[in-house]
Formats: sequence, structure tokens, C-alpha cells
Amino acid sequence: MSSTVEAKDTTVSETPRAEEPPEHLGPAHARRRRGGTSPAAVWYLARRHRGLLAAGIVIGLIGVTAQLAQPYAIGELIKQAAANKPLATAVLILVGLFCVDGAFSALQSYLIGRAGENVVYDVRMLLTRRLLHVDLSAYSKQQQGDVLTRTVSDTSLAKIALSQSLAQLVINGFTVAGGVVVMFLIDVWMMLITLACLGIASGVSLMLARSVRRAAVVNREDTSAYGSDVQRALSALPTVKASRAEDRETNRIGLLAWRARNSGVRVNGLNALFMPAMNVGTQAALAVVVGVGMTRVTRGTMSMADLTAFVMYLFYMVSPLVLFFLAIGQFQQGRAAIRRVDELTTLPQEGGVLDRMRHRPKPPSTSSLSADQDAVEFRSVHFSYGGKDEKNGEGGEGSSGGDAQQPAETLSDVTFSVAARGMTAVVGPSGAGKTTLFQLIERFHALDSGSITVGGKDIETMPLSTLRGLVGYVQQDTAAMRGSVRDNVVYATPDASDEDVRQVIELAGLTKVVSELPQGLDTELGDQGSGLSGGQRQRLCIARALLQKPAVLLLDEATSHLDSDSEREFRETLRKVSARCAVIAIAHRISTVVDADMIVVMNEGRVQAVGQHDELMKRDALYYRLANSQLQAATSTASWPTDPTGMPGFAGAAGQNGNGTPVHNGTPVGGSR
Ligand SMILES: Nc1ncnc2c1ncn2[C@@H]1O[C@H](COP(=O)(O)OP(=O)(O)OP(=O)(O)O)[C@@H](O)[C@H]1O
Repeated sequence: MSSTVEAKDTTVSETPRAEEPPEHLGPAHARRRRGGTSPAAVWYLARRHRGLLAAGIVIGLIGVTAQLAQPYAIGELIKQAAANKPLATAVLILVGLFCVDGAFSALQSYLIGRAGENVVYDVRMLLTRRLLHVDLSAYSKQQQGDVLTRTVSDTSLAKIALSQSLAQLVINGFTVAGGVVVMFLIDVWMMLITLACLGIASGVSLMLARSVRRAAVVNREDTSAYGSDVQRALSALPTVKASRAEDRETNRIGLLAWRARNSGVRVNGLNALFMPAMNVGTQAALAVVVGVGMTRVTRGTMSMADLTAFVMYLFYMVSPLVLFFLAIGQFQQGRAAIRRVDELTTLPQEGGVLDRMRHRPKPPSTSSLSADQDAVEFRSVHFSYGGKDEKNGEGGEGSSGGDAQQPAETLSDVTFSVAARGMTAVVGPSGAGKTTLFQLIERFHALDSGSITVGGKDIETMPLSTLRGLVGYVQQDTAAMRGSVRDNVVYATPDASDEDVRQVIELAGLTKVVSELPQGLDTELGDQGSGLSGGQRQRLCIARALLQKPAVLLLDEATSHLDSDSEREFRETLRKVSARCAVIAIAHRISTVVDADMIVVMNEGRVQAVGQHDELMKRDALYYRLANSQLQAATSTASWPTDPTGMPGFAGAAGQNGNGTPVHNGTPVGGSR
């Protein structure tokens, strides 16, 4: 069986990419996380900007040196004045120091801010890429609101920790250390007294910083829980309203907001203690220094100029010391955010070795398969949610789960093949595993065992982008997005021509709908495609899939929102499309599949029967039951004497099935297709 599908590997890296942590960082990184040491990926990204950070810190240190020299220069000015000497030089030096201090502080602030924005950009790009390539099974366990909080607000806190706090720690630490050295040089005993007072205050502040970090972790979690719940309720707003649950939701979310408020108050309270702790220490030091200093000046063991300089240094040290400890508190809060951001970067990624390589295979320009080959083949496929893919995480890197109990199989020994042309229907009771079949073809999950081929190639060996270029997928829950109608249609094929767009709009039966929209194809839709009806959104998604010219078109309940006229037109379309490619459609309404070339009957995760409508009606009890129950419902609907439209729900008049097959007491008589 040969395939005409060949993917060319071309190296494309047209958009600027934030550096990713090296591949080897993944598992080791995860182990470190479990071990509770520092987050790795975010630190790794921060290191990329160490040049800018270092430049900012060095510039800041020059500014601080100019600041530290100021009390000395003022002391000199006092000495010159006391000695009645000219003051011009001393004043000029002092003004120069003020200017250098101001200019370098501003430059430092700009450089550190810039480095911080670079770090947060890299972290967000890393997160965005990893979230969009995330393994769906792993992602489905995350709370979307929490993911959003981590991506938007935790990254901002991480930025502050990795740039401003770090720089403040170094610069203010240097200022304090420099001040201590100079004050030691002026008077050792007075400095020892000062250190004793400030040491106690610093010890208290360090303890506070540790408590701030613990409280910040709780606050980040609480804030995130609040965000997740708001998102949960807003994403189902019509349901909330229809269920009159606004007040219940307000109370429930209010409780989480209250928790976030409480933990936030605790963080603020602890932060607020920094300033008084340091103030008490410095005021005590000041009182002692002035008392002892004046005594020594009176005794003549210390000059007035030295005492003035010492006190000024003490004043100069207060603010950097407070900022130093505030930066510790801020840094600790940032560490809590960094850990949360870092956890997101460890989510397992989809794709195997082929996709991990930097090669971006272009989807084939024509996705057609030769008519004589199989489009899709399932061979002894076994699959369970929470099975192999989730246990193994990213390409088998995670823990195996050891002797954990095996989940029940969702699909068992599924084997069937679909020809490259024609229409195949998949039917079966709810929960039989029909949608799962499609998700496995798209490789959203990994198989437990068995194989699936598309165009004769094992999908495991295909780059994802090639596979998904071949397969068009219209999901059960229609996936329209915010953006224009055109954006939605060309989403999978951005470079499609206007003529191609026009054709698929026509094929999907949307021409009239689009012509009636205020701006036609350029009309903007809201979230989830609001602005169109359910059926119109469904047709939009069908147009999107058709534009891709797929080799295999998967339709999951794609006509469920269509009225019977639209459905009839759409079945015509499918007939045309299925002459060019393989169409596989999941259908609950048997009426939509009676003329399918092949029908696969699924039951409890197994393929129960394969065949055409007539033979299945005769030999498969489940199919017969499914068809018959709909038939009866349609018959009774059609025979309602008061039906104002007189239109039967099923595609035929009373006493006939959708294919015109006569029935008697629910049993088909004969079998014309
Ligand atoms: N993400 C998931 N995690 C765990 N179990 C799942 C998940 N998705 C589906 N299942 C389970 O797998 C089984 C098959 O689901 P699937 O959606 O494939 O059925 P279906 O035949 O398409 O049903 P329906 O006709 O109602 O859409 C169900 O029992 C379902 O509960």
C-alpha cells in the first residue's frame, strides 16, 4: 500500500523565539521541582539577560558610590566653612556627586526595568509555546483560570523578583555595606553601637521576610482559585443565568475572593511590619549615636565634623536598609510566583521525537491519497484515558505510575479500515467511544497498544503538522473563535485564495448567511463565534475543514444543529466531497448515514459490526435497535394530526424509513438503498 503523502522537512524559524530551556532540562527540572529546590526554567531564562542586569547593577553601584560620598563631601564643606576657607570647590564636588547620583540612578532604573520586561517576555513566550503544544490529556486536568493567572499575573511578579528586587538587593546591600565601612573608619565604637541596634532590627526583618514568602504562596494560590472560579462561571454565563445561579455563584466566588483578600491582608500586614522594625532600629541607633557622640564631642575625643558625617551616613543608610529588606520581601513573593510559573513549563508536551526537532515540516500542498489505498486504518487499537500517555507524560519521560490500577479501557481491540474515497459513518450509543476514535486519529492522545495509519503511514511516525494537514476535523462542540468570519474560515489555511474561500462558503451553505452579515466575510464574531447561530457556526467550522482540502475529513455530529433542509443540502455536499477524499462522520441520526458507503457500529469501546445500512439492519441487533427507535419516533411525529408544518422529523413519510424502506410494526420490510 503506497502513500502519495510525503512531508518535506524544511527548517523554518521565521518568528523570534524566546529561548527554551534545553531539552535535557525537562525531566531533571521536574525532579528538582519535586525535590523542592529552585525553579529551573525561569531562572534559566533570567540568566539570558544577565548582561543587561549586570550593566544596570554596575550603573546603580556607581550612583550609590556617588551617594555614599555625599556625607563625606558635606563634612568637608563644614570643615572648610569652619576654617573660613573658600567653598567653591567643595560645593562643585557636592553638586557633581548629586548629578552623578541622580543620572546613574535613573539609568539603572531604566536598564533594570528593560531587563525585567525582557525576562517576562521570554517567560511568556516560553509559556505560550508550551501551552499551545501541551499534551491535551495533561492540559484537561488544569483549571483554565489558574493557567491564565499563572501566565499573566504570576509572570509579572516573577519579573519584579528577577529584575527589580534582585537589583535592589545588590545595590542597596552595597550602599549599606559601603556606609558601614565608612562609618567604621569614622568611629569604630559608635559603629559597633549602631550595628547592635540595626542588627536586632535586621534579624526581625529577616524573620518577617520568611513569613512573607509563606503567606505569599498562600495568597497566590487563593488568588488563582478565585480567578479559576470566575472563569468557570463566566464561560457558562447563559447556563448560570438560566439556572438562576447568579447569587449562588456570587456567594461561592465571593468566598474565594474573601480568602484571597484575607491572605492578601496577611501579606500586606507582614510587609507593613518591615518599615516599623527598621525605623525602630534606626531611631534607637540615632538616639544612641547622638547621645554618645555629643558626649565625646564635649570631651574633645570626637570632632563635630566627624559626628555630623557619622549621623548623615546613618541617615543615608536608613532608606537603603529599609529598601534592602523590602526587596527581600518582594523577592520572596516573586519566588512563590516563579515556582507557579515554572510548574506550568513542566506540563507534558505533545509530539514525539520528530516534533521536538526544530524541523517544521510543511503540510503537503495537496492532501489527496490515491483512490485505491486506505485512508485510515485502525489495527487492534487499545486505549484508555489516563492510560499510557498520561502515565508516561512527555514522550515517556514521567513516572510510570508503578503498580497503579489500570483504568478501564475506552477502546478495546478496535480494527477497521476506511477507503480513500467515500463516506464512512460511525454510529453507536452515547459513550461508545466514537469521539475518542477521532481524537486518536488526530493524535490528541497516545494509544495503549495497536496502531493507526493515515495514508498507509503509522501516525506515530508522522510529524503532527503533517498528520493534521491531512486530516480535517469538525468537532462535536463547534469551535468558532473571536475574529472575523474570514479569519475563522481560513484558520487552518491562512494563505487560501478568495476564490477558495468563496467555494467552501458555498459548499457549506453559508453564502446567503454571509451576504446578510453587515460586513460580509469581514464581520467580527464574539467569543466562541457569538453573533452566528449554532447551525451557522457549525457550517463555519465545516467550511474551515473543507478549505484545508483534507485527505480525511472527520465530522463529529457535524449536522446536529442543522435543520432538515440544510442537512439535505449538506449531505449533497458531502457526497461531492467524498468523491475527492475520505469522509468519516459520527452521527446520532441514522437518517444522515443510511446512504453511507460503510457504517461502523461501535458499542462499549468495541467495533460491533461493519457494513452498509441494509445488511446491518438485518444482521446487527444494536444497529437495528438504534435505527428502529428513531424510525418509530419519526413515524409517530409525522403522524401527529396537529403538526402545523406537516413535515416529518425523519426523512420520509409515516411508514417509511429515511431511505424509503417500508416498515411494518417497526420492522423493515425489504431493503432498498
Ligand atoms: N477526557 C476524558 N477523560 C476521561 N474519560 C473520557 C474523556 N473523554 C471521554 N471519556 C470517556 O470515554 C468514553 C467514550 O467517550 P466518547 O466521547 O468517545 O463517546 P462517544 O461515543 O463519542 O459519546 P457521544 O455519542 O455521547 O458523544 C466515555 O465513557 C467517556 O466518559
